Amino acid sequence: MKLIWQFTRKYKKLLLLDFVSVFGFALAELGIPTLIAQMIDQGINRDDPSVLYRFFGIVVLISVLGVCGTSLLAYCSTRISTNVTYDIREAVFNHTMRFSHAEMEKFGVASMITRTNNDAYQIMVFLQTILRSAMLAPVMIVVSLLLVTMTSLPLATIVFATIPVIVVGVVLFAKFSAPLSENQQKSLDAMNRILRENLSGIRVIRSFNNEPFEQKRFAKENEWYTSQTTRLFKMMSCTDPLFFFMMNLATIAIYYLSSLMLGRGAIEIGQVVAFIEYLFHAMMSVLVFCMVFMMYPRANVSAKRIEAVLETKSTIVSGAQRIGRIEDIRLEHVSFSYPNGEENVLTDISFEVKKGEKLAVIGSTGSGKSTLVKLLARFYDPTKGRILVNGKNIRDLDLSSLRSEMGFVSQKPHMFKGSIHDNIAFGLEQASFESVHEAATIAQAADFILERDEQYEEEIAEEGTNLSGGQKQRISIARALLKKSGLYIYDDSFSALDFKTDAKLRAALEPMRPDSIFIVVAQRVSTILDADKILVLDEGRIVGYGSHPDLYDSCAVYREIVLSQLSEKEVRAYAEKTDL
Ligand SMILES: Nc1ncnc2c1ncn2[C@@H]1O[C@H](COP(=O)(O)OP(=O)(O)OP(=O)(O)O)[C@@H](O)[C@H]1O
Repeated sequence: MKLIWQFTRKYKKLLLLDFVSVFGFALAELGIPTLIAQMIDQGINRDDPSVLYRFFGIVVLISVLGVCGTSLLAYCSTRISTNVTYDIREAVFNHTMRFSHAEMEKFGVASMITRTNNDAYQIMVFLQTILRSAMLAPVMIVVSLLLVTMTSLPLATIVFATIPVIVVGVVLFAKFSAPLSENQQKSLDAMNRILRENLSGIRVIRSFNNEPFEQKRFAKENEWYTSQTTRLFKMMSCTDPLFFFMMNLATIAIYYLSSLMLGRGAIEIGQVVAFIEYLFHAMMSVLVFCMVFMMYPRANVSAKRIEAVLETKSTIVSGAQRIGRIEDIRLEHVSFSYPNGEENVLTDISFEVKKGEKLAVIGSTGSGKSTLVKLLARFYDPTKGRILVNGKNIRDLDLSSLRSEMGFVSQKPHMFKGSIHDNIAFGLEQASFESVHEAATIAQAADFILERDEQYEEEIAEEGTNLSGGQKQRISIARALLKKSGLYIYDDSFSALDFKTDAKLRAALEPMRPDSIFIVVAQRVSTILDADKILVLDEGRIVGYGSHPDLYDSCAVYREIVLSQLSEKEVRAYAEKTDL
């Protein structure tokens, strides 16, 4: 609950107002029965209408105060709870944006969504109940019990005997319901995950006729969630009858005892009426208090889940040094293993690439090519060795300045909902139409964009479903080119292009070559033959590093890759054509 207080204390003035309005409400709710008791005993019983007139004005005044108190209470509690939930959501979102890939993978996307939406909502409901009712409850309980005791001590003992039974019932409920609430939230995470996987992978599921399996998988989780919720609701539904049973028992006992006392003249009828009112308020306040107690485990689970996110520090911490245009990258004995894996994915990698050079990275699938370029964008840090950019350790560099100096095209192009123009100018909202068109032209995307009805203003559907794989790749390449940075990293970004477009794209990039560093991860040999240096990876180790002719003669792995895609004749023809 530390989290709720941490976010709520910011609204001190509203909290104070909420507290003050509680007293206004309590005054009306408990003051009126006290005055009515007097009106009955001194006015009606003694046949004195002047008492009724006198008290009538006060009752009206207190009622008006009560209405003001209730309205103010509703206003303050709603403002505070909705603002706190807004703040929590914003804090979680902003904090998550700073997570490295390792933390993202630790929580998982589905769980992050549930935490930001559902858990924050649970906290809002809980806070609203606390501020609206639970702050009122202690005041009402204390004042009611005081009035009950002052009215009649023998009758008050009945009330004092009933309350502990209710409190014990609620404490037991809280104890048994906490694990159910936790299961509920976990199950919601799992359902979200399945839903997400199914919605984004619907084509694969359909093409493999796997709907029945997925339906079963979802139904199983749904059943588990429902069973936990049903158990929780069953427990909750037992508490109401228990409460009203205890309240009715107490009322009967009070009526019985008060009739004896009335007979003896030990109490007046007005006092009995007021006593029953006090009893009702005391019990209702105990019930509200208990309700908060019952909601506590669920809200506590949600608060802990949000705390876990907010307390997780990103393993990638930005350095302070800003960097200019990237002109040199050097890796020194870099090794890396993923946080969730024990084995090295990269081992002892060293190389250097400078402005004006094109470095190609090739190797079998799973050899660590993508991992290597992710280290350059500092999505992860090496577990051993260091990476130097312009001679400075990458860990000392300001992250946003580092990333703004590179154009990174990931293996899986990601499209955002919005126009083609917005997708290319992503992060550069002020980019002119001319610069966007120029980037699209180099990326060989302009032709297909101009053929569309609304050209650059054409809307891209969620996940880019209205674009082909090659079109998405070209838009991502244009997005990187628009940054006009010193370093371009293409992680297998030409794979969906046909040979002709691939060649045209490489030719269009050529004029930029003297001024930039190109790092190209590729599976297709023809894409990388013109690279200044080729890095051959095998099981995370460098097994070859040099130009195409050198490697073709000296590196067996490279030669094998080349000959798996080109005939010896084609290789010779290429060598003659390029004079290599
Ligand atoms: N996030 C991750 N967590 C744990 N292991 C990972 C993660 N990403 C990749 N790996 C593992 O690291 C190894 C290298 O993966 P990587 O994606 O770098 O290979 P790659 O050479 O780019 O493969 P491909 O050519 O198929 O894209 C693989 O064994 C892979 O299973």
